Amino acid sequence: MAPQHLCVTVAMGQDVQIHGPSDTAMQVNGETELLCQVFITDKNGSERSPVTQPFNVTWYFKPENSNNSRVVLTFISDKGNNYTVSTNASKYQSTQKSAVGLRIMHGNLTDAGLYTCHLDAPNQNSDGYGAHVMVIDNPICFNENKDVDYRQNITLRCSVNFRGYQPPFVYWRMGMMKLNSSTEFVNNTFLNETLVMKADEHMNGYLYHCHVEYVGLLQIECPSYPLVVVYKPPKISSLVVTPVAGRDHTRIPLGSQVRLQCSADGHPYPIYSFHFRPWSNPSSRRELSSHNFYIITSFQPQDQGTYICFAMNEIKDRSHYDTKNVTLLLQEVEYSQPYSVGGAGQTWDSNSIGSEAQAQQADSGNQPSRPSFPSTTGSHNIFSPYAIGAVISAALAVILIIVFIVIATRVKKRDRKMREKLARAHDETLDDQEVELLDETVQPNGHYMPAEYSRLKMSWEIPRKDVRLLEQIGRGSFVEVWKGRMRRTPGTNDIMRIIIKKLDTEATERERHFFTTELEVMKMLPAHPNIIRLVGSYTTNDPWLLMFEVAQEGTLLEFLQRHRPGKQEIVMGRCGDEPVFMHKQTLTAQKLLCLVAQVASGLEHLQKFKLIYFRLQCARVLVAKGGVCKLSGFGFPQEMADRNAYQQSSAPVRWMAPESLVDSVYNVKTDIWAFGVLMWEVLHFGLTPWPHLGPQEVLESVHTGKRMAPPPHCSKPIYNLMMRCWMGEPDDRPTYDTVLDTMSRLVTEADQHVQYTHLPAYLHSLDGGADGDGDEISHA
Ligand SMILES: Nc1ncnc2c1ncn2[C@@H]1O[C@H](COP(=O)(O)OP(=O)(O)OP(=O)(O)O)[C@@H](O)[C@H]1O
Repeated sequence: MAPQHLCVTVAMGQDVQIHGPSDTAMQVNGETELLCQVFITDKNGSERSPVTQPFNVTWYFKPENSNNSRVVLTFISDKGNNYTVSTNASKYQSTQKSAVGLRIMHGNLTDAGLYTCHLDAPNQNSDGYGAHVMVIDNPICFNENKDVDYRQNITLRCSVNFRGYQPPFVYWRMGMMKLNSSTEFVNNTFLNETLVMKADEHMNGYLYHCHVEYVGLLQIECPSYPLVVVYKPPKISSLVVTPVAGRDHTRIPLGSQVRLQCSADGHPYPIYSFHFRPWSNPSSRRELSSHNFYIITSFQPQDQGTYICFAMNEIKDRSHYDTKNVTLLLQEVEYSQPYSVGGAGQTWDSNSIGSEAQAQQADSGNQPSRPSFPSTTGSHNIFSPYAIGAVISAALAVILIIVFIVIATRVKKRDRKMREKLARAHDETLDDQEVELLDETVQPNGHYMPAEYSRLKMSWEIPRKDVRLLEQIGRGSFVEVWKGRMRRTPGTNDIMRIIIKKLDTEATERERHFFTTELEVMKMLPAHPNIIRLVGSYTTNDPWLLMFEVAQEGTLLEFLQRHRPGKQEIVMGRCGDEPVFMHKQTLTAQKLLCLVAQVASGLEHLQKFKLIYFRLQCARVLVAKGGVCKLSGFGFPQEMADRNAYQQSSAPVRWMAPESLVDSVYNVKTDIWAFGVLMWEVLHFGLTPWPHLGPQEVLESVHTGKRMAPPPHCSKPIYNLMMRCWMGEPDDRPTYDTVLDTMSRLVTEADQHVQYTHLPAYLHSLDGGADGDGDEISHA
């Protein structure tokens, strides 16, 4: 039954009138409000308020499936200025005078039903008109199949307990897309919404949401936990040979460089390897590379043969393979059958590895027949001795010419190869050969001026002989990080210390792309004291290098952990067996807040160029001499989203905003969220955020609106700033302007805002480097 409710005028032609309430809905433990508008009409029939005559309004409630009504609130107004309310105040409240409202609190399923307001004024009263209140309990959502195999069914269920004269509208969605699910009414107060999907590897890590709605009145969502994991054995989608030699790309000119690139999909990500079966001995096989590509620098006769790409992954302790092969032959050789890229494409599991022999046979069946030689048998002709002499002379002349051409070509080729080899050897061994150019005893002059090459705008590209790698200090996902030296000005011995990021020579195309994008972004970004400075690059030959200013203190995380309270001495090194200590400088409250403010200042600079951070956290911020924070590793949002997707396995859940977790959104507002977490980390001297929870629990907590508790040693304004950064609605998070304003106020009164006397005990007990050993805080 649809309620009669809107704009119902009672006591027509009289002074005091009332408009009835509208249907509404609420969640269990929530609240809702029903309004009856009381007004008077003037002679022209226009509505006016406030009401200047005495009147009473009584609210009645008839629970769902019951015939009995009871009074829940009475509102008595004298001449419109004074009124009294009688009700059960913990459950119901009245709202304003002219809109006589009923607020229902602490929502419960038993609150569902029909609510009616009755007007009682001199000479007039109404029978009352009502509206329905519908109530929904928190829906329960779950993924029945935590991990499934590709193409198996995934079942997501959502159970909704409701009361009301009509059921809510329920569906499953992924992002903004509504999905086809089925609704089953268990009875008229309970329903199940079930979504069944064929598992696809692209579903990995996605959260689906069950959407429960009374249209226009109330919407509730619940996410499908645990996250979907879809296993898929590897499937090689392409094996590309470059350069393509003519129409038949398996014929390779002698001496050319050949690159074989293999791509496969599957989950977990496949591990690749390249194998080789020589043309001269097809029954032998050797592994060439454990990457998804292989490069032949100069194709030679012995390189002829079949190249096989293997992609392998392991699913629940079983190994799965796929293979694809291509046969490469020298262009000069003529064969009776054409070659083609072998599309074996079988998926083998570990138990069927024996079938590899068959595959080899199948492949060799696919191989071209060997070149045929002229028959030694045949008919014999008789020539005159003159003719024979002439033929022999001519043949000798031709042979001499051929020998001359061959020798000349070989000498030329040898010279060219020697030059290439020398050039390569020069780059490879440079670090050993150039010692005297960049002498250890030459001291850097200490100023971080840009290298003269870039300052003179000659180029960012630095000659390789002017750069020296000294010691590897770290690793990124596809780079090695080295300490090194570089000649500041061409042709001089003015040397500066630098940090060099060296791209892995076997980096994939995508990783090279990420590397060059980092270079391009750094080149175009104007200098800022809180952004790490690029000093040069080398991308002429492999391995490519990026050169940066040195952040002597390492990462912000290391810096904070070194300066944890209570730790008075740190080991600087060893003298024989004896450790050498250095007295530790304590970080003051002001210094702590300054570190946070510097990060905000660097972020603000990035924002001006529409750049965002790649996984902002203390472990990714660098600290230079004097405790100056330096940001590195940022880029354009799309690029960062791609990189996050590429390095998904290491997603920093503890620093991620809900929209990054659910919809892979990365923007300024998600950086602000991470900044709030970084602020928490700094104020806890590098403690892992959400220390008591595992990553999955963090994810659930963030989704259900939970946030980290106020730190006992920090003031309310500090916690308020963090909490604002963690607002669920991205637009409610502060801008960098606001953050910087707040930070500058906090820094000037730092001692009032961070009180070391109230530091939680576990921060003291972290002394000694072993993170939280034996205390109640768990560390990820
Ligand atoms: N300029 C620098 N000064 C001092 N140390 C540095 C510098 N740059 C990098 N490092 C060190 O090298 C480590 C790895 O560098 P970085 O995190 O920048 O690599 P990355 O390629 O961005 O890593 P990933 O692939 O994980 O994103 C850092 O954690 C830090 O310890």
